[in-house]
Amino acid sequence: MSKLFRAVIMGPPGSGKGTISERIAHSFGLKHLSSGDFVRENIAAKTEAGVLAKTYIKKGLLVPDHVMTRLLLPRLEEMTKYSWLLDGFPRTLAQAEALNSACDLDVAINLNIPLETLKERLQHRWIHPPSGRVYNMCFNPPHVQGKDDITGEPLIQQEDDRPEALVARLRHYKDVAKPVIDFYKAKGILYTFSDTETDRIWPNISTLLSTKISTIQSDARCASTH
Ligand SMILES: Nc1nc2c(ncn2[C@@H]2O[C@H](COP(=O)(O)OP(=O)(O)OP(=O)(O)O)[C@@H](O)[C@H]2O)c(=O)[nH]1
Ligand SMILES: Nc1ccn([C@@H]2O[C@H](COP(=O)(O)OP(=O)(O)O)[C@@H](O)[C@H]2O)c(=O)n1
Repeated sequence: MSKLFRAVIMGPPGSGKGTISERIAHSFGLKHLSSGDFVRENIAAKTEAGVLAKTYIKKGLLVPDHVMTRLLLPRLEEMTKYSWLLDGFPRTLAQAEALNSACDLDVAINLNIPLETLKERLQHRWIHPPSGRVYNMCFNPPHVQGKDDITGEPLIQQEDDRPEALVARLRHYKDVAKPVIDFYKAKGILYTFSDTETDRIWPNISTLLSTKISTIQSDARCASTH
């Protein structure tokens, strides 16, 4: 059985993690696991973790590590047979260490996008909560304004995308992201991409993953022939 490929994608709110994760999942057949969607599912289901998480999100804060880890790790247990890309987790060093104890990663993708670009993007972001589909009035608008392309259901703007919540989130993100970036740099699996446009970043990420995934598959083939 060929070795599975596991990656995480990191970046500040609005950096394009979800957008690029969808392209990676589609191009490379990886399962896209969105920690933000897991959080929203728990909030909608009013689980104990969801109710707790909601109090932090309303203030534009990160959910405590033990809540996020308790929410995420059982979901990863269900994915042991799949190659996957994890989006939005880890966001802190404690989360990175918890993930590291649960599984090995092949690549950590880090998106480095300027603050003004993030603000601009999130002001125009609309989402369809039931599916998690993401739109942007400037980048990928829905066919009908305010309506999801697939279901026709209404689109919303997320509370924590409001400029006043965003400033708090961006400041907090910078403080907690650096140790995570250093953690993966020390493991030799960090790859950082800096630009203002996803369409310019995407070809570089695609080339990296093509190289990494084919290397893993050829190693697995070699191993299976010895
Ligand atoms: N103008 C523009 N918008 C983009 C680009 N890439 C993504 N977007 C939009 O910017 C917004 C943020 O992109 P997401 O993929 O949701 O970013 P994210 O990192 O997942 O955001 P969080 O879930 O908040 O962490 C969305 O509305 C995207 O449609 C781009 O290159 N240019
Ligand atoms: N590791 C994580 C992931 C999400 N979250 C929370 O869940 C919310 C939604 O996650 P998301 O990935 O869709 O949103 P962004 O913070 O990326 O914009 C975040 O704003 C955080 O409040 C968290 O606290 N810790």
